[in-house]
Amino acid sequence: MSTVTRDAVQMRGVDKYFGEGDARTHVLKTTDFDAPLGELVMLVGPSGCGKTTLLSVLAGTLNADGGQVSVFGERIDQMKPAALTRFRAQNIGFIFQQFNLIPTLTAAENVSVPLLIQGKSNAVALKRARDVLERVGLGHKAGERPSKLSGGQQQRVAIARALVHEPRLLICDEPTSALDRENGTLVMQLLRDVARSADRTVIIVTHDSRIYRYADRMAEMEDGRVFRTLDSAVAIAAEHSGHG
Ligand SMILES: Nc1ncnc2c1ncn2[C@@H]1O[C@H](COP(=O)(O)OP(=O)(O)OP(=O)(O)O)[C@@H](O)[C@H]1O
Repeated sequence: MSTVTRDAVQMRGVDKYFGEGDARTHVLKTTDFDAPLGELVMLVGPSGCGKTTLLSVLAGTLNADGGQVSVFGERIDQMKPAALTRFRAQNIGFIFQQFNLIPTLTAAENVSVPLLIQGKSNAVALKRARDVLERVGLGHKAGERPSKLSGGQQQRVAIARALVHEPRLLICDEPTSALDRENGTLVMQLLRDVARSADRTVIIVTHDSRIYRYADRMAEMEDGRVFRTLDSAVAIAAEHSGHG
């Protein structure tokens, strides 16, 4: 059996600018970034260094101004908008700090949205949504609206929504920073289980050092560039605490 890890995401020499004229800023500075299949990769670095911008470029929601962006072997930087939208809907799930649930819909209805977008019938979408809510421990809350749920429960609904169409790449921007320790742990255990599937990858931007230990790999970013990648959270923790 091959032991070669295949990359789910490969960015090469990516540049991104914002603004025009004197206000033009170089936010991603010819950076590389890789995320292998079957791993949970954390992207860390100081505020404003470009982490969210990098996530947006690899999710195809922002265009790069130069360089190459491959997701599952497809050059998304070369895709036409309609093809990119289809690719994203099929392959990528998103989780944000603010759960972005629709307040007037029940948990199950929220979770079913990606399937409805894919053209599935209401009945099929709701059945699958309930199954995934069961998996995240919220089967008993399927009929509740978000306002009746705690922050941790809302984030688990958001995770169920991000997983319901079985995307191979899960992109998370600060998924635990609005949660207490217990709910943060539940959410990270779920995300780690997703990343353990051989054909999936989870990428998390975070400032939350409580969750570093869940990473298989840490990419460190500063001033628009990923400057190194360590292949275990333990290594980075040891380095930062000054112990070997
Ligand atoms: N749409 C935009 N227009 C102009 N500048 C932007 C835009 N989005 C981000 N920036 C700037 O690009 C830089 C990088 O922002 P980005 O949000 O990617 O950083 P970050 O590392 O995610 O920060 P944080 O950790 O605070 O979320 C910042 O200086 C920000 O002000």
